Amino acid sequence: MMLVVENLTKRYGGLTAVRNASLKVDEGRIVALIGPNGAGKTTAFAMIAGFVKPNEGRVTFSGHDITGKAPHVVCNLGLTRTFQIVQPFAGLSVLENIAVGAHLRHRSRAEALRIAERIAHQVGMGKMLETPAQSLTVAGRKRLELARALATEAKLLLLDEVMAGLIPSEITEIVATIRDIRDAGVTILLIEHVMQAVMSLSEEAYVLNQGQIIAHGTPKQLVADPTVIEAYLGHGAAGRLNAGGGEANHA
Ligand SMILES: Nc1ncnc2c1ncn2[C@@H]1O[C@H](COP(=O)(O)OP(=O)(O)OP(=O)(O)O)[C@@H](O)[C@H]1O
Repeated sequence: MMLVVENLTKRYGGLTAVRNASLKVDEGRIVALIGPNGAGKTTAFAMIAGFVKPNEGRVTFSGHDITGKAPHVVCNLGLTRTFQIVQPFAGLSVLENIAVGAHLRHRSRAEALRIAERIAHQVGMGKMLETPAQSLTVAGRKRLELARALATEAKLLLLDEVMAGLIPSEITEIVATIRDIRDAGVTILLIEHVMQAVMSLSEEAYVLNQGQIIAHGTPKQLVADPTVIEAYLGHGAAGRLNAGGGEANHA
């Protein structure tokens, strides 16, 4: 098992953002973490990647106990997260931004730039090497964020809503890119709101609701799970959907 998260808990004063959350990610998989707004997804990511210290629980990555370890230590071991709000270095080009990620493992600027160029091609930015980061569209920034994380030579990528704000054609493209990245040997755990993308991309998903993992299964199993439907749509929703669906639900 590449990533094992056991009983993670994070409290902010009286509010428990994440409670006793456990999940596992096997090497080579694409796993999603889904759930309604405020469910605790970003907090869970922050704890896994070392940005927030958990009050309780344990995170093991490739056999290393990384609980509470600093982000750069975790990143060095091969686990890198992206951020929901993308903030590239505005004064730098696409290539230079990606090279910043590559500098984690390569001191030589020439080497970092060489790796950055390869990764730019991998994420479909091969024609934008000299483009200033500040002039990128939302979709471009999302790709750049993906590239910067990849450039750290991550073995496990934690992607926080890389499809938010994209139009359907852009989503289709980034879904293909993420699949290519996985096929190239990178394991992926992603937070995603775009259900269509979760359905087509991930092989399994965990559902967080009010800080707790309430379900785990294939996306197909989860969208048919009354507990999950209720978490998204409110109490009684599963019953109402069933009543409205009539025979079709049982076909
Ligand atoms: N630094 C903080 N201090 C206090 N409360 C926080 C902090 N960070 C998160 N929270 C609270 O913890 C809960 C979980 O937030 P979190 O951002 O992890 O949810 P989320 O599932 O990522 O939501 P979204 O989909 O809206 O991004 C929310 O109630 C949020 O207000």
